[in-house]
Amino acid sequence: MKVYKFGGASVRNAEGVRNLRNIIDDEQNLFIIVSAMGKTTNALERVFEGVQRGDREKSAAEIARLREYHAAIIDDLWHGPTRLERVEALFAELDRVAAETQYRAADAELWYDTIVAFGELLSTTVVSEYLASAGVANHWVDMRRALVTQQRHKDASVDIDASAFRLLAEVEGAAETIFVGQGFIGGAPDGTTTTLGREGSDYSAAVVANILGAESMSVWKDVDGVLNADPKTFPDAEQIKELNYLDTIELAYSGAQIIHPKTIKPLQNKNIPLYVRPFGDKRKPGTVIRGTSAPVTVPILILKKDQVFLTVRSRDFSFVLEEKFATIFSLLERYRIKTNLIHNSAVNLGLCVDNSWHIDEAVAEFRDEGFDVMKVEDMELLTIRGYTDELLAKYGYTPKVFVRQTTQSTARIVRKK
Ligand SMILES: Nc1ncnc2c1ncn2[C@@H]1O[C@H](COP(=O)(O)OP(=O)(O)O)[C@@H](O)[C@H]1O
Ligand SMILES: N[C@@H](CC(=O)OP(=O)(O)O)C(=O)O
Repeated sequence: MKVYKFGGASVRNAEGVRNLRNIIDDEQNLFIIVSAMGKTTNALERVFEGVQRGDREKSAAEIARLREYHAAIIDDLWHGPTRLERVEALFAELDRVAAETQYRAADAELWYDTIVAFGELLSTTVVSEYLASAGVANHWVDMRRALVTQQRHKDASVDIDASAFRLLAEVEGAAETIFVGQGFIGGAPDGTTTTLGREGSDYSAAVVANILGAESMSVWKDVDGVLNADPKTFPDAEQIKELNYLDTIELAYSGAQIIHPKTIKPLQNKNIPLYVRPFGDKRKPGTVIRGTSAPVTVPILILKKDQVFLTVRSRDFSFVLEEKFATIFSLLERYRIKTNLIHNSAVNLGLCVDNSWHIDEAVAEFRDEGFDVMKVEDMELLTIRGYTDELLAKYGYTPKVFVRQTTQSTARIVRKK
């Protein structure tokens, strides 16, 4: 079995779905993981925001746009006005969830998951039906039932042992040898829908590859492979032909958007190679990621956006690090705030963290606990692995730089956007 993952960009229009079919060609024994089409997840987040704020009109308008967007793709794929019953049913259910929810702030994450999961349910339904109509017999897998996750919403991890039986039963019980399942979503032990964190479809594919003992996993992207920087931010970026698991985890953890950080472990555990390949040209080799690789010889630049810089100071001037470290980090953990860089002095602890809905609540609690907190928004974290003096001079010393940390091999720069 091979696992193929198609991200939102690759199936953002009918041409992308036809291209997916061409990539599959006449392959058999394939598990295809598909993300929501184009920017659907962002739109569903806005549907959720409407529910959250009690603005039903906003939610309805967003759903209407999504309906049109999917309808246009379907009409294009089937060469004329076409209604797919299963797609209609999903939209009817989404309407119902968005309109009838007795929304409670305490359940924000649950409602978020319930709503945003529709993106992948829709995309896989369209892809599966299109493949069937194009002569590719396939089995649609409901990943809410196939993958058991933690009882945690919005950023759940998959329980691989608990999922294995279910996924294997689904695959072994099917007559078809091509499977189409949703990335990004799963089901909690209590039966509710969960999501695995934004851009989590790569991780879904890796879990499937692990459970099925796949010979390889390929993610089809809108770039030639892994480059030494995001070409959207650094136009001179060049392709890296091979990487090892360890370097890739470092890259992903530092914020390289090309691969979700949780993707590597399930692959590494079974030594499954990961290919990052361009969906625009199947013949190109892309980048291969596996246990060992030739060393990377170019510096790698990774920009993590949407960061907040918190400076936490103890009011009684006790050494923050030694006495208060545990309090600070358990509080951050409780609010599920992810820390990306720590900078400490005798009385201050500087924290570069991912922006989140809960920062202000955490800051309020820090203050209750006897800390002064300064919060600066619109920050970015630039990581340069294998930095040169020239790169450090270029990025490390501008007036917008708040913190600069260097080790022998890596520079990390917190700067204002
Ligand atoms: N180091 C990198 N190499 C290649 N692409 C990168 C890198 N860092 C960020 N990117 C960005 O990742 C994008 C592809 O990832 P993503 O959008 O998550 O794919 P998809 O959602 O289709 O799976 C590229 O368009 C590129 O802008
Ligand atoms: N659709 C989800 C999950 C995902 O992985 O998407 P993509 O493969 O397009 O990054 C998201 O946008 O976050």
